[in-house]
Order: sequence, then C-alpha cells, then structure tokens
Amino acid sequence: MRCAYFDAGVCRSCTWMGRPHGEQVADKERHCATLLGERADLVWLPPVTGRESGYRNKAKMVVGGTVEHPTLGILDGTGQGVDLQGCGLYPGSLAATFPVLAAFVTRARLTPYDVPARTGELKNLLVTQSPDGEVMLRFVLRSQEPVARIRKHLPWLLETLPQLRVVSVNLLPDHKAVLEGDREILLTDTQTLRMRVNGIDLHLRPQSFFQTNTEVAAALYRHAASWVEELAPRTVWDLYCGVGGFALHVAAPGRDVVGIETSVEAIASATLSAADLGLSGVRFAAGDATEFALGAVAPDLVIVNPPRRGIGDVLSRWLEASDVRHVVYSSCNASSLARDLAAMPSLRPVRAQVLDMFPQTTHYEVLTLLERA
Ligand SMILES: C[S@@+](CC[C@H](N)C(=O)[O-])C[C@H]1O[C@@H](n2cnc3c(N)ncnc32)[C@H](O)[C@@H]1O
Repeated sequence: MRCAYFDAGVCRSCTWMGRPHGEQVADKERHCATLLGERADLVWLPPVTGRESGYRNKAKMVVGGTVEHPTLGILDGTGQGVDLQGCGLYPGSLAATFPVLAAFVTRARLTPYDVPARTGELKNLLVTQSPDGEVMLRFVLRSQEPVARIRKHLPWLLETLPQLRVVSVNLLPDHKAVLEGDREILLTDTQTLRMRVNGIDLHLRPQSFFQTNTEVAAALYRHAASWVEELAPRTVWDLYCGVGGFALHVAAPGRDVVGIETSVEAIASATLSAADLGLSGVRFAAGDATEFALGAVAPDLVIVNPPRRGIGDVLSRWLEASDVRHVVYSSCNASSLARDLAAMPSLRPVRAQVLDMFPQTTHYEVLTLLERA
C-alpha cells in the first residue's frame, strides 16, 4: 500500500507503509516467535490477515486549524493541525463523514483547541463505524461552552449523515496528551452502536473499548471459540472482557461464563447483548480482573485479553498456582505476553496464531492457548 501523506513526510504513523503486506506479516510472526522462544510443544497456526487498507473501524481525528478551515487528523511537532481526511486506513464510507464533520465545525462555530496557546474548545472527533455502516460520533471538548451550539445544529448533522446513530460530547478539561476525559454527555436518545460480529450483536457505548479491525476481530473470536469448544470446559472466565466479545462467543448450554471488566459502560453493553441472546449462563460484572480472581473459585478455563501492559505479576502468579487447566491469552503486545508467560511456567503455550489486526504498523494481535503441564 502507498500513502501520499507518508511519502510527503506529513504523517509517519504507519511505520511500515510501503512494505509488501506479506513481508510485514512474516516479520510479525518472526518477532512473536522470538519473544515466545523455542518451545518443542508449541504449534504455530497460519497467520490471519485481512484487508491491508480501509481496515480501521474507528477514526481518532485531532482537530486543528480554524473555525473556517478546520483540519481533521494529527498535530505536527509544533502543535499545528495536519489534515488527514484522505487517510487510507479508513473505509471509504467512514472517510465520507469527514467533510461533513468539518463543515459542522464551521456551522456550529466550534473553535479548534490550539495546543501551544491553550485556547479553543474542540480537541478531537472520535468516529466509529459499525459493520452495518452505522456511526457513533463523539466531540471531545475542553468545556461545556459549545454544547448548546452542537445541540442547536445537530438536526442538520443527523439529516446530512443519516447513518449517525449515537452522538455524544466527552469533556477533557485538562491540557493533557490523551484522547478523551471521564465525563460523557449523550446527545441522542440512542446510546449504543450495534456492532454485529459473527451474527452476534455487540453493543458499543461511547466509553467502551472495541477491537480496531472488525474483520480480524471476528476471526479472533471465532478461533478462540473453536479452541474453547474443543476443550469443552464447564466453567469459563473472560477477564478484561470489554463489551463481551469472547464471553458471548463461547457461551454454550450447560456452561457458566463470567465476564469481568473495569468499564461500567462496557459491562452494561455486554449484559444487554447476553439478554438479547437469551443467554442465562453468561453474566458480567464490573471490577478489576486480578481482584476478582483472587476472591473466586477457579474455573476450568480462563480467557484473558488485557491492555498492552499484560495481566501482570499478581494475576500470572495466581493462575500459575490455581487449578485452571487452560488459558486462552489474546495479546496485543507480545513483549508483555512473554513476560507473563515467564511467570506461569506450569501453563505452557501449545498453540499460537498471529492476527494482523493493524497492517502498515509493527503492531499485531497474538492468540495463544496455554495448557497446564
Ligand atoms: C484489549 S481490551 C479487550 C476488550 C475485549 N476483550 C474485546 O475483545 O473487545 C482490554 C480491556 O480491559 C479493560 N481493563 C483495563 N484494566 C482492567 C482491569 N484491571 N481489570 C479488568 N479490566 C480491565 C479495558 O477497559 C478494556 O476494555
């Protein structure tokens, strides 16, 4: 894949831009195999690849420029806006919303936040597209000052972009290099975006995590579910469950599944999906994964899908000392996975698969099956 922004040196976010996709995937497999080390009983399954462009379901557009001429993209080294509306990582239908959103910035007089001067209001536009083409839009603002103007012009936006389902404001008053703050104000009656994956309706609320690449995420859930099916555990935990992707895929008659996640919003979404599907054996609770494990009776199988930092020492040591027979560990950072594996020598990886969730970058997902020796 080629990118004009990359070639012009305007954006270097995709560090592997221009390299053949097959070569990228082979490098990711080598990288992961090196980190996991020589293991006689580890079987590597063929990698999962999806489309190499247009794969992102979520755009995180930093807003710069002026009310009359806003930029949607990133900020350069001096804090000035760089417009990346033509970024090839977004599907055309998602990218088609950008010019309308830029026009809305002007129409509703939303002054882009000026990082060096610390003035202005609109920091980011976060846009997520579901597999059905429906869209969630979040305005990340410094304060509530522009909210009345957003509400006033919202009917125009909803008419111009009929695919918009959920619109909200997120408040980020601090001058911090983060994407969003803690407080969310919903502007539409609809609160959740329906993300249909493998025929299961996952419900995404504004402040919940969702895998970036829906096509590869669908394969990730399918493969994890088939591994779990083979092992036929009676009790399963899905730790770091987000909106419940793994838990809902491994639900089966006679199986108890518990999903644990810190985000209350994500847990509400997961609970809604379980109710929609009439799954009585699946329950979700908000809380810290490690604290939950330390206070509960170990299940037959544990699925973990932690953030980049991994599951950490305490949970690794708990799993090592527990009766859990199998762990399905889905990781977006093979370095922290390797460190966690070192703390669980009795749980040996017997199966691994690289999933190219983030083409053009060095990042990838790896799904592993650990078995008690
Ligand atoms: C990589 S995401 C995985 C989400 C989910 N498994 C999925 O497939 O979408 C990691 C999740 O862990 C949650 N999380 C972060 N720290 C946590 C903790 N200490 N205990 C439980 N969940 C946590 C995050 O909110 C996020 O939803």
